[in-house]
Amino acid sequence: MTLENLRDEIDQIDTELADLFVKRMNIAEKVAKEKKASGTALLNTKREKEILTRVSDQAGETLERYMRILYNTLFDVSRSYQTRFLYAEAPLKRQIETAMTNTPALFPKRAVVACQGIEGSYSQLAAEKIFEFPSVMYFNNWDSVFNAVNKGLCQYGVLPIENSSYGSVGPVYDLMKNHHFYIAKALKLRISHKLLAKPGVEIKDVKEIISHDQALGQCSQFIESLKNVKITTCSNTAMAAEWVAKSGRTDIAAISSGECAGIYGLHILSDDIQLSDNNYTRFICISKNLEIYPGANKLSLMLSVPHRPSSLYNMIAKFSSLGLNLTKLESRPIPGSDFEFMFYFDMEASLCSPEVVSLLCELSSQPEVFVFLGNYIEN
Ligand SMILES: O=C(O)C(=O)C[C@]1(C(=O)O)C=C[C@@H](O)C=C1
Repeated sequence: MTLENLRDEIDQIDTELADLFVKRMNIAEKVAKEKKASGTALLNTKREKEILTRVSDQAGETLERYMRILYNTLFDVSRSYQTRFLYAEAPLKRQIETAMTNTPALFPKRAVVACQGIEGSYSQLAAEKIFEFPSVMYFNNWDSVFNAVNKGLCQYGVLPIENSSYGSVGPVYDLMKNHHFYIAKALKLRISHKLLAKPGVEIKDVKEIISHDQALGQCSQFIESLKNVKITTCSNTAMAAEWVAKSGRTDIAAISSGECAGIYGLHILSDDIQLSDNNYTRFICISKNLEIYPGANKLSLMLSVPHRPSSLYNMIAKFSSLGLNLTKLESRPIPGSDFEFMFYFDMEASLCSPEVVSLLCELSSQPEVFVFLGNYIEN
């Protein structure tokens, strides 16, 4: 048989398969309508297992594995189509439409903004780039920033979520699942760390360095180059600078921003001490209500997937089918679970596309955790 003959055969089979697929989907539609009328759940794992066992037996030992992959995808496609007939309109659709209508055309210039730390913190610097005239309220920890926004004490909150050389800010991701919030804007800020000490102190005098975990990680090579230096962590780089200023000690230095040198009367012992010149931190600006400004082109989701083969792959395939570019996928363990994970997706997408809205509505109707975090502009 020539390649051409073989391809002819494949074409014939595909024609039959496509017809059968359309037939199967039409029946799935009728099943969905029945289920809607009788109030039955969409997912029926018992039935799916029965089908999987039958068709994989039919496929035989060599092809069993491939048949399972095909059928798991088929169930996913089937359930995804069925959701159209089960739910008249997902509440998320209305929420998105309302937010798009009610959000003003321009992002506010002034606002009361919650930041972790004290004056000179990187979150404050980010808030000053996001808003022209922010009134910053400082909080001891990130949890309080989420709470301040949720309780309406502050209109917005600014939080770091990832650094280009040291990776995600894990604790912020973990807090996301405990709070109700939306992302209204995001910012990529270049971070240049300095080693700050009291005037008169020289680098050879420094026996202890204090800073935040993330900043210490971003400056690990510089720290290693100083021999016999004790490392102390604290909850914020600006707090570290203040601590050094108030300590009265001449053998301690803080890793912090250049702004903190001016604010706390310290001098710069060493500049640009981070691992790379291209050191950027991404900050999110959170709000209590969903705000979608014109031009929003980044979308964030938090979701869990069923603990079975291919489920993450199937989720990614849904985004890929719409041609959406994933810019970040973060996974964090769900405490108390048997190695189950919460997934955080960032992608380039706009809610002006009806296909994107429809996919989000479909995902929001499924039994797993699904949280739409926002559609926003990242500067
Ligand atoms: O049989 C059903 O209950 C269906 O809804 C059909 C179907 C399928 O595509 O085969 C789809 C979803 C269910 O989880 C199980 C099976």
